[in-house]
Amino acid sequence: MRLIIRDDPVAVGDYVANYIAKRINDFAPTASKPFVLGLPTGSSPIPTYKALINKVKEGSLSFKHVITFNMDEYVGIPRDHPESYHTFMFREFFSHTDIPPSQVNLLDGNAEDLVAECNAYESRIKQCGGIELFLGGIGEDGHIAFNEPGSSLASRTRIKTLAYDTILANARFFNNNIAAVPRMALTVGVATVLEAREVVVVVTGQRKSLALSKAIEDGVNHLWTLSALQLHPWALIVVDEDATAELHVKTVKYFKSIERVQDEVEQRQAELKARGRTKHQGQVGSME
Ligand SMILES: N[C@@H]1[C@@H](O)[C@H](O)[C@@H](COP(=O)(O)O)O[C@@H]1O
Repeated sequence: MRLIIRDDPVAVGDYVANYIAKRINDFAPTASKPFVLGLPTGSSPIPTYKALINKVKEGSLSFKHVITFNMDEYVGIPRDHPESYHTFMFREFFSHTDIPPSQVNLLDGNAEDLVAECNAYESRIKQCGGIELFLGGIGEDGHIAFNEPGSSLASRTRIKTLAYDTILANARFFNNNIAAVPRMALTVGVATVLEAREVVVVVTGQRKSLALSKAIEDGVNHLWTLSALQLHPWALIVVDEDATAELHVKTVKYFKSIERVQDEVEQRQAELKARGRTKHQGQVGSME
């Protein structure tokens, strides 16, 4: 796992957007070889989405051959509700890019048969060849997607009852009316996320700092589902300084020091690749 620390949420968004843009451009997607991208909602990815939109507008990035799968969706609010994740994604991201709407996949929280909807979502991901890069955010209780504390680390896409903490945290999007926040959601599972070839998670703000320390400094634990990322061979967490508040000083120093070395190694790998000597793409020198 790599941990990248930037000053603030905007710098985190820029880093993650550059990272994703490079991955998509290096992949050189086509209609027959699309790039499959997993995406989150929430306030944390908004600076990333803004930076990605800018790249599309300036012509250095295209989503024409990208297929997306969102992590989760509320159950029981209309698709066009201002706080549905469907509305959020089109308002904050898709409508400002060149992605064909037919390549956008979101769970349908109003499906008649919710179990069938979840199973079909997993099948669609497989049909598309699996997710190349899953971008995620976390809740204050360390949940990834809507995999609340106690979720099975082997879970797949399913219906989930939201934790009270999550309902409280999300009430801000529903005029602070707790009763208006949906009680259930459809979400990809922890195993669905872990199956992506690469996972990148954005964590910003001091209120996420306990979850971050539990996820990276303690063991793998279903009470902090982000910690399952420790089992992933290619995981990257990008955080701001505020989110590091609960980390040990030596943890912060360690990750900052390996980022410097990593940069040097990556530059050398790029030079070798340019000379046709290697096809290596992994995180050399990281904690993978
Ligand atoms: N289901 C979503 C998560 O996928 C998201 O990571 C979390 C954090 O939201 P924010 O970034 O607004 O703190 O919100 C919800 O719970």
